[in-house]
Amino acid sequence: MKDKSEVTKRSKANKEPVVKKAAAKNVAAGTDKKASQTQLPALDLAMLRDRIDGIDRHIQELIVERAQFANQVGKAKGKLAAAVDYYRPEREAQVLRRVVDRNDGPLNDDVLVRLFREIMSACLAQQEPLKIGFLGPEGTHSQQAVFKHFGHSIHGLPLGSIEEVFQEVEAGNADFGVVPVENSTQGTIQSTLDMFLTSKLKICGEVELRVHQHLLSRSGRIEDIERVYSHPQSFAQCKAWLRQYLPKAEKIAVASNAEAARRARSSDDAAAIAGISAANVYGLKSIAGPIEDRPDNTTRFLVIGRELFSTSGNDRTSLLIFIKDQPGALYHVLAPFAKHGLSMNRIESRPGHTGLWQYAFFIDVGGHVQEEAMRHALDELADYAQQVKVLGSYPVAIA
Ligand SMILES: O=C(O)C(=O)C[C@]1(C(=O)O)C=C[C@@H](O)C=C1
Repeated sequence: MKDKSEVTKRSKANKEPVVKKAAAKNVAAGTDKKASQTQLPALDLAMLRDRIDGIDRHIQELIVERAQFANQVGKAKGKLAAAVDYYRPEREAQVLRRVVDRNDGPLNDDVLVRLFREIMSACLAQQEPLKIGFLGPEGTHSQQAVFKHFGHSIHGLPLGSIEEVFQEVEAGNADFGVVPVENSTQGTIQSTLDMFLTSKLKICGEVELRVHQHLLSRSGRIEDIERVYSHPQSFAQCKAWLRQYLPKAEKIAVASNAEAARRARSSDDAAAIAGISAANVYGLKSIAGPIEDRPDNTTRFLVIGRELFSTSGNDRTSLLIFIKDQPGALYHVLAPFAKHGLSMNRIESRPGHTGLWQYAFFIDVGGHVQEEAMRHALDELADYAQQVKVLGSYPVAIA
């Protein structure tokens, strides 16, 4: 978004003539100063609402027209088997980047991106809603990440574990899955990374979600709380807060924050740490929140699917590389990225499950496998790697 002070100045300048015109009308109609002061807000309100009604009509016409064009784009793609065949994440990313580039305020980038995401979600659902698997039950941060990335015109499939999300996408019961991969406070979610060691699925997108945790309970009174349920990651994100405010309460780890909320609703002395949406779903009150120790607490999720998509112009590639056991192998594997000007923003080693003390490296690099620089880098490192698996090339997360 551009300079905010400029935006404020401009939107003020836009409003002034409207007020002045209304005041001038009152004077022309012979109303005295006092009367015009009392009448002005009412007149103004009616006139402004009239403008808003006109704009709404216009927006609606344009959305309908857009939906008709999206339908035609769908037809131009030919007679395809399912909704997933019409989905183009690279095109969606380009549309959303343009929204951000055009934005001069007063609405924030993330607000405008959300609105346009919903429009595209609805346009795509004209074919048939996408089926998206996520770590359930309803009300998890994973579900929020699903909505952030795909909009609300989808069919969500809450599943019991990250493994199940992979399985359902592999089996074709879900078109895509959304799984957490790292948290800015707690680091990598290793169980997700390890799934890629054996899975054939591809990474088709990433979602960054600011995660706010709340302490939720049935009564809403902190003095009642003797037990707290949550996912181990959420406990870790709120460690200092819990030490300060609930040092004596028993901490019970469960499979998801929504499961924690489900358990907390059965007695007054239990609480859950979860997102505020779980409070609405499970009928709980927020005792305190946000309670995460770091205010920038963010979780990164991956979108997993069965195929790779084309370049969007600003992409990231995730690779899984098994290196040979020889001196300098890791150096030789990484050097081609630097040589071709590709920035590496993440490297993580995990036991490769190929032999004792054999490691696999998960590497994220800026760029797309369809781009020349990346192709050259991959060719050059192949001599020093036992195996290179392209997990996916996908648009960098937007707002
Ligand atoms: O451009 C396309 O390929 C479309 O199908 C249109 C559209 C859109 O609404 O803009 C809808 C769904 C796709 O995922 C991408 C974009």
